[in-house]
Parts: sequence; structure tokens; C-alpha cells
Amino acid sequence: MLHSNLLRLVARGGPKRWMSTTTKLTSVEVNDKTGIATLTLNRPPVNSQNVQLLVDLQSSIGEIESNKSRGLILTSACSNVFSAGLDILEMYNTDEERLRTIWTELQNAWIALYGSSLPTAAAINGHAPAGGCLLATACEYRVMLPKRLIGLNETQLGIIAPKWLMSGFLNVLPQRVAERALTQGRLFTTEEALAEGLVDEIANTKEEALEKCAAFIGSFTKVNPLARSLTKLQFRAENIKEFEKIRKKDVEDFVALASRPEVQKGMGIYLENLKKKSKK
Ligand SMILES: CC/C=C\C/C=C\CCCC/C=C/C(=O)SCCNC(=O)CCNC(=O)[C@H](O)C(C)(C)COP(=O)(O)OP(=O)(O)OC[C@H]1O[C@@H](n2cnc3c(N)ncnc32)[C@H](O)[C@@H]1OP(=O)(O)O
Repeated sequence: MLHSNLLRLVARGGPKRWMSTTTKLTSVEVNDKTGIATLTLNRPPVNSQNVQLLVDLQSSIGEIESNKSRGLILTSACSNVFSAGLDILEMYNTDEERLRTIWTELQNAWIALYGSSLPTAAAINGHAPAGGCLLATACEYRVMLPKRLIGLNETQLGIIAPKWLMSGFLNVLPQRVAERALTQGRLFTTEEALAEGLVDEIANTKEEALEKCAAFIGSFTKVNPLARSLTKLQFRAENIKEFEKIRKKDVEDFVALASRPEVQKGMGIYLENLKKKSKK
């Protein structure tokens, strides 16, 4: 009781310490009382994942791990979007080297989060399609605001999510639900996501979502951290091993796919539609 009251107090603006951070598109704040770090994605308007955001994310995860925080909460500074996934503008009309860098940094960011030994939770305070869902499902626990969308919608864009990118999704959904959702490119509403187990709780505000994430991380207070992390990593080891085997080839596969004229044309149309929609 005392512990959860403390977490609530702290999440509402109790004593906080800003850590020195050299990154710009992510920030890290460690709560002095709980030792829990909040990692905020800060690339308005939609936290689309360009190379810089992905590099900053890795650097912030590294910073949190080396500062021995008790856990990591991933959230967004954007008011209605957790992350819109990969920055399509960066993948459009570019050269192979840039595509290679984008994909390598996405892989690096995913493995840093998925393979983190710390307890991790996502406070999903907005939509989380594609790469946004990837980051959320790399965490161990998800709390989401109502009436937002989450899922891997790649097939809707005519593209295929590789196996490693589905790992987190497959960790939390029954195979049958995951297969159907992935083939349909389905985006779940928060309420549907809760019913299927894609998210663990719903919160009405970002503050409440942070509180619930902190309570999840607080649930490990009495568990030996080494035993906890080794147990977590045992569950994830197979996916990580499979990923390591194919990661180089996966970069080349992505570059080949994303450079295809018809895929580039599709991206152009998708971007145009996004822009038209946002002007309405
Ligand atoms: C397409 C990739 C092709 C080939 C690669 C091949 C295979 C590899 C597998 C790839 C695996 C991962 C893929 C991805 O992550 S791709 C990205 C998929 N993301 C989406 O489909 C989401 C698109 N965005 C939205 O649906 C909405 O923006 C969202 C998130 C629901 C928020 O809605 P809203 O708050 O109303 O905001 P707007 O739509 O008005 O957007 C504001 C502004 O942002 C621009 N924008 C949105 N999303 C992206 C994006 N992902 N990349 C770049 N830019 C984006 C949007 O155009 C608006 O711009 P404006 O200039 O008009 O203000």
C-alpha cells in the first residue's frame, strides 16, 4: 500500500532528477524515489522513426542500463501518437546506403530494447502502428490510452514484416490471432488490444499510464534482479539467436525490397495520402 502510494505520488510530480543526456530526440528522466527511468520519444508531430531517433533511443537505453535504474518506461512526448513507425519520408527517394543505415539502426534499437535485462514497460499514450507497435511489444508490459490504434499494418502497405519484427507481437498474442492480424495488417483499437492481450491495461491519462507502468516495475521489488533478468532472457533467447543469425541478410533483403520501383511508388502514394488526410 505504502509502496503503491509512493509510486502514485512520484508519478504525479514528486522529486525527480533529470539525467545528463546528450541526445536530442529522446530524453531520460530518473525518479529519485523509485529509481525508475522514463524514456520519452520526442520527435513531433508523430515520432516517426528516422535514423537520429533510433540512434538516440539506443543511446538512452544504454544510459539507463549503465545508471543502474530499476526499470525503464517508454513513452512519447507527442500528444496523440506513441510512434507512427518508420519515417517513410526518409525511406522515400533515397539511396541504398541510407536504406541500409535505417534498417540497421531499427534492428539495433529493437535488440537494445527487446534484449534489455531491465524490467521494461510502454506507456502508450497514442497511436502505435508498425514500428510503434514494434517498440511497444519489445517491452514486457503495455498500458494504453483509450480509443487509439496499435498493430503491425505492414501488409496494408504491401510490405512484409520480417520474423524478428513480429517476435514481440508473437510473444503476447496467441499464434492464431497473430497470424490473422498480421496477414490482414490489422490495427487494433485499445479496447480490442486489451481483449486479445496485446496490451495489459488501459489508462485514461498519460500520468495514469506512467503510474501503472511504474507499479508493474515495482512488482519486481522483492525479486532478485539477476534471477529476474536471466529468466526474462531465457524466454527471449531463441528469438534473439534467430535474429542474430539473419540480421546481415535481413538488412540486404530490406534494401532490395525498399529500393524496388513499385515499392518506392507505393511509398510515394502512401505519403501523399497521409498528407492529404492531415490537411483535411
Ligand atoms: C512503407 C515502407 C516500405 C517499404 C519497406 C519494406 C519492408 C520492410 C518492413 C517495414 C517494417 C516497418 C514499417 C514501418 O514502420 S512503415 C510506417 C508505417 N506507419 C504508418 O502506416 C502510420 C502512418 N501514420 C498514420 O497513420 C497517422 O499519422 C497516425 C500515426 C495515426 C497519426 O495521425 P494524426 O495524429 O492524425 O497525424 P497525421 O496523420 O496528420 O500526421 C502528421 C504528419 O506526420 C506525417 N506522418 C505520419 N506518419 C508518418 C510516417 N510514418 N513517416 C513519415 N511521416 C509521417 C504526416 O504525413 C503528416 O505530415 P504533414 O507534413 O502533412 O503534417
